[in-house]
Amino acid sequence: MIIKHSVLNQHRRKRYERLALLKPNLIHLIPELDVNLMPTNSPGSDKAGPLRYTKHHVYNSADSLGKGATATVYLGRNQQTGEQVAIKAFTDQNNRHIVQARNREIELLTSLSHRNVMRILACEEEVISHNVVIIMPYCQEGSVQTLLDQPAHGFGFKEEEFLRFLSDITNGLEYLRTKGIVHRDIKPANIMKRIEEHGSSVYLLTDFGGARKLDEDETFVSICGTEEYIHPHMFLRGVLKQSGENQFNAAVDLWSLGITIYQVATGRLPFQALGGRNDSPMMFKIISERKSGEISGVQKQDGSIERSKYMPDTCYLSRGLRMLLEPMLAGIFETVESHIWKFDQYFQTVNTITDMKTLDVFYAVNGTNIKLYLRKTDCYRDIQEKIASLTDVPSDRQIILKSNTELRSVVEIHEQIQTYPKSVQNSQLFLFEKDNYDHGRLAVTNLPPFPSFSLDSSLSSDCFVAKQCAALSCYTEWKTVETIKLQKLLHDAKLNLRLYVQNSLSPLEKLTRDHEKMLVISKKRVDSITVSQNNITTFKSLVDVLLSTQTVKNFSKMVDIFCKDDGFVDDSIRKIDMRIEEINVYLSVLLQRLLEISSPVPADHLGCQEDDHCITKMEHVRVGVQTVMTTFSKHKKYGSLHPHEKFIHSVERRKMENFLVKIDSFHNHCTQNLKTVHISSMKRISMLLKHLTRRYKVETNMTCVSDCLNKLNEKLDKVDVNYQKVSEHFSCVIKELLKNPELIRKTEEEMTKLSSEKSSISSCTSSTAHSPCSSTHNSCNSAHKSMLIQQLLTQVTDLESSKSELTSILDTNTQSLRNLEQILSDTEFINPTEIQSGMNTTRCRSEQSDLNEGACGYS
Ligand SMILES: Nc1ncnc2c1ncn2[C@@H]1O[C@H](COP(=O)(O)OP(=O)(O)OP(=O)(O)O)[C@@H](O)[C@H]1O
Repeated sequence: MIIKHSVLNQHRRKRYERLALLKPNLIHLIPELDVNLMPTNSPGSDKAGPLRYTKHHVYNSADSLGKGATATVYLGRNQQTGEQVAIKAFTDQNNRHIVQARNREIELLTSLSHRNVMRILACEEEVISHNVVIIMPYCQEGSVQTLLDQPAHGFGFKEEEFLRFLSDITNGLEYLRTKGIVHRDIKPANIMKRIEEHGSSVYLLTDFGGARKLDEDETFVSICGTEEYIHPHMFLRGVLKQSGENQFNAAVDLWSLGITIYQVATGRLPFQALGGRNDSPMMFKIISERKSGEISGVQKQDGSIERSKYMPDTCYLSRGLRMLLEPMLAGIFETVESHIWKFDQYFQTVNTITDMKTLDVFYAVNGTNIKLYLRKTDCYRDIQEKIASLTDVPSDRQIILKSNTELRSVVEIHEQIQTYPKSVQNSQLFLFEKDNYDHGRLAVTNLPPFPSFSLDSSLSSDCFVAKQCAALSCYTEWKTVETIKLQKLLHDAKLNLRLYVQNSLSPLEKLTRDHEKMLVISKKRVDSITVSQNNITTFKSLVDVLLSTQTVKNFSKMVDIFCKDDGFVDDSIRKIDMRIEEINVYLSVLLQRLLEISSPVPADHLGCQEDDHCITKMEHVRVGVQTVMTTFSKHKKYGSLHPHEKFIHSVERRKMENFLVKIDSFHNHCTQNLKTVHISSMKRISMLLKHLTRRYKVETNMTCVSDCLNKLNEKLDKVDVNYQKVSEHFSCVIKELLKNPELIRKTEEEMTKLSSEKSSISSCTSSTAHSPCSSTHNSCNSAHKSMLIQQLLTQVTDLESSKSELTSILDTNTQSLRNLEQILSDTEFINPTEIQSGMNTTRCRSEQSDLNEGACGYS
């Protein structure tokens, strides 16, 4: 019988719908007695009611979209276009207050036009009753209260949706302020969600029945609003009927909005008495005895009131956003009159929040993915400070990676976030702490336990418990998805860090090669200087004997300076050699270790895998819970159950209990996997961080090598300068020698004598080996001098050639150095000065001394 009826209804529905679409202007001709006709899309009703008409619209009285204190809103259609509309019909058109409210609402809505304020399409009379109805655009998603009643929003809105809500509703309210209108009944039930033509959603303020024109400083006396949302002063007079403040102003809207924002953010009211509306005195105590900074107060089972300055962890909003909302709510709920936020401050804050840029930063140590809220004009330093405020990692110890590259190498240090490339703005960042090898502790938020059904529970309490379970299973499902994401982020963090460390070694290897080349060049310079020094010393000893002029004296002095050896050069070369050798060993060991770290992770450390189908399983069970919830809602509506339905009810209860066990176990399984992945990843991450410290040490050593090489070359440059001076003096001495005809003549004579007295010179020479040659002393002396002159002339030639050789070596050196400079400037990652400046800021004191000890030892 029931089946036949519903089939009949379906036929009628179809007929109605076809007619509505093809001949919408004829719909009003359908006799009102045809009570079983109803449009499709009926929200929730399976019974048809009588059709009602206005001049241009029609609706079925069974198609209620929602019911308020003064009116019921129906889903209707435009008779001409077939377009869906919401029709607000007032319950009692003879009630003076209701009529007043209706007229006020019509008057106000007609004067308003804003994207976030409900529009009025028409105001028409019903054909038979002549009741005035308001025609508004139909909001498919219903009110925010309807959304909050859905299990998916049991713990509030998700972040993106919440921000859209916050922005829209604030824009709407800002518009009302400019029009000098106070709404007086802001609450989730009076905020509608509508899907626009292009698919985006928009939130609108509706129900202007209590609204009135009022400037911010103006006051009113009538009590208006809904118990949970009204300002404490109004509560005292309106609910508790006690004397108190009897003048209210536009600020009452801000209080109601604060309550609404908290509820949309968390899924629950901020101030709650155990007995709800039945315990108004307790409710008043909770809202009126709050302290500055407190944003919630909830009465517990034992009667105590738990107050808090923070939003609960169990909500979908990130900590970064909550940290921005908490002071705002504290400002709205402030107790010190002069500190209570005004509209302007609120509007400005919300506009700032909704205009912010966000960056996701994963911190492997505690396994959290932090959402940073930053102003568009913020730059790298602000990112660092924000991270420091949300973690325990100070700015100077942060390594922020974008994939496997440091963020600071991708963006300019003073660049504003709004100009960052899209690839950076939307990318996932990874945070590590320099020199911290702690394996850390995973931050796991404990989920609230599932409520259980009591043995002697009623249909309504079962329905209530089922709703809570459904909300919690949605939240647990979301948490599970997040848990699996965190496992992936841990793997990514490890991989990115390894590649980063690995990549950071390449420039060091290259720099070592460059150092080696520089050292070879320096050694060549030293060799040629040594040759010059030897030659010049011999020359000096010769001219010292031949001449004792001022020129020779000056020359000798310069030669002493040029040849002075304080051991610096040899010492430097030895130490640089040693250090480069050490660096080479260190680098090869590091590379070897990195290779070991890149070995595959054991299968049991991989975490949840796609073929485990964790999310699908969870989703399946969550849908099961929701189905039971729907059944229990129906049972609650029935009031009492038929024995057969009672059996179904108890079966469903058991089913629900099984589902909850499964949800718990699926979630625990994924959390356990996360713990395993965290432990294994942190082992590798801390090893990589150790390697990174070692790499910094190598870098420090390299800086020392660079320093040493620079100092060595500076020293060699000085020697070169001295050599230039020696050369000048040397030229003067030669000139003096050549200009001295007496000396040349004597030399020639001596040379002639020398050839004629060859034998006597030989004997003289041989006798000098035994005793001083007194008889032939003069001739011997002149022969000796001529020999010296001959040697000297050879020396001069030698010196000239060694000088030119040295000059050519110097030229080569200069060229090589130029090449080297070129190479360094072409090197993307590193140059010695950068390394040094980088190291100076990051090294800690103890290490610095440690490194200096191990380094070249030059200061
Ligand atoms: N344009 C619309 N589209 C869809 N549903 C609507 C629309 N307007 C109102 N509703 C639904 O109807 C319900 C009642 O509407 P409204 O708040 O305007 O009535 P009311 O009697 O003035 O309420 P109150 O008790 O707050 O005074 C809303 O909570 C909402 O669920």
